[in-house]
Amino acid sequence: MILTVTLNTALDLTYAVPALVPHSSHRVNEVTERPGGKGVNVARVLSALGHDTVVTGFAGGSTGTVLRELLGALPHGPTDALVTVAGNTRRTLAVVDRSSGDTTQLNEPGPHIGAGEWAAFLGTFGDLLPRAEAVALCGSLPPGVHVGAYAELVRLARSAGVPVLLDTGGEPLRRGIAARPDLVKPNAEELAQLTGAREPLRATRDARRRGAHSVVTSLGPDGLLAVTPDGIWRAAPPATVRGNPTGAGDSAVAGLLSALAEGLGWQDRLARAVALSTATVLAPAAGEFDREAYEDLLPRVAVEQHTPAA
Ligand SMILES: O=P(O)(O)OC[C@@]1(O)O[C@H](CO)[C@@H](O)[C@@H]1O
Repeated sequence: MILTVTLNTALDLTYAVPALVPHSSHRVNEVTERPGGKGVNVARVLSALGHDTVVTGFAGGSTGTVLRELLGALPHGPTDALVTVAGNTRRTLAVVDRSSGDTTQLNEPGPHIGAGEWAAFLGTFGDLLPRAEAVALCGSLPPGVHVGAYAELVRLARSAGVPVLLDTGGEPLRRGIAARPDLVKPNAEELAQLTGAREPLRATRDARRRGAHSVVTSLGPDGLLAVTPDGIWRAAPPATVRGNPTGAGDSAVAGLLSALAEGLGWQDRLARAVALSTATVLAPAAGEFDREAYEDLLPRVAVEQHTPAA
């Protein structure tokens, strides 16, 4: 099975409004409520692709209960191995402006995690690891979880011999990358913050030198840039699509993991990641993708290898 970790799970609300105007009142045309947080989205996409998937992390309070009910109601959804905590799982709000096509994201900080709750999580993580063929560590850290948490989890996965992917930002990324994960998937902003470089290739190479085996940078509508021991690759969708980009990065992670689990090489991993993230922009909410668009896009993703070795 594939294990995804979401330490800061979220009940994701998406509001669609005709136009978002600051300082004014809005009528919301459409509301969706989904079980979210980055690793939960990754797991939802993986299970929709037919992979046996388990989610762990934290959930608590009334929002945590709703999140778990929604997760449990998904047909063929991921298995819930979340650790129950005293605090309330956070909500996040994505406001989609139908006139411009832009999305505005508001994320609550999440519940405070106590030392006993972190210890309980480590127990669950340790029990699940031996069964995992890959593990993804995704998203922000809730208050109370130490900033080196991902570095600690990367080391545990590595000593269990399980390939580990890290998708986070800021100091947790800086420390996590130094623990030598197999794969890191920053976006351009997270990468610039980490390396101080804006030019994507330079920044991605710099990130890799900090400890990751491979780095795949998401460049939004321009696709993905991968710096790997087997070479440098660029993968781009055939055309830019308009929609809600929330969760597109999570679907890229799901694509990379799904192809990795099937023993496919970089060409197929990147094609799958780009097709899935583009098909997610066309779906109403994070953790979902337009299957017809995915199947249509997959053979049309342009993947180019730039040099034989990084
Ligand atoms: O605060 P984080 O953990 O960085 O991001 C959380 C989040 O905005 O990311 C997902 C989209 O990628 C949403 O489902 C989710 O609520």
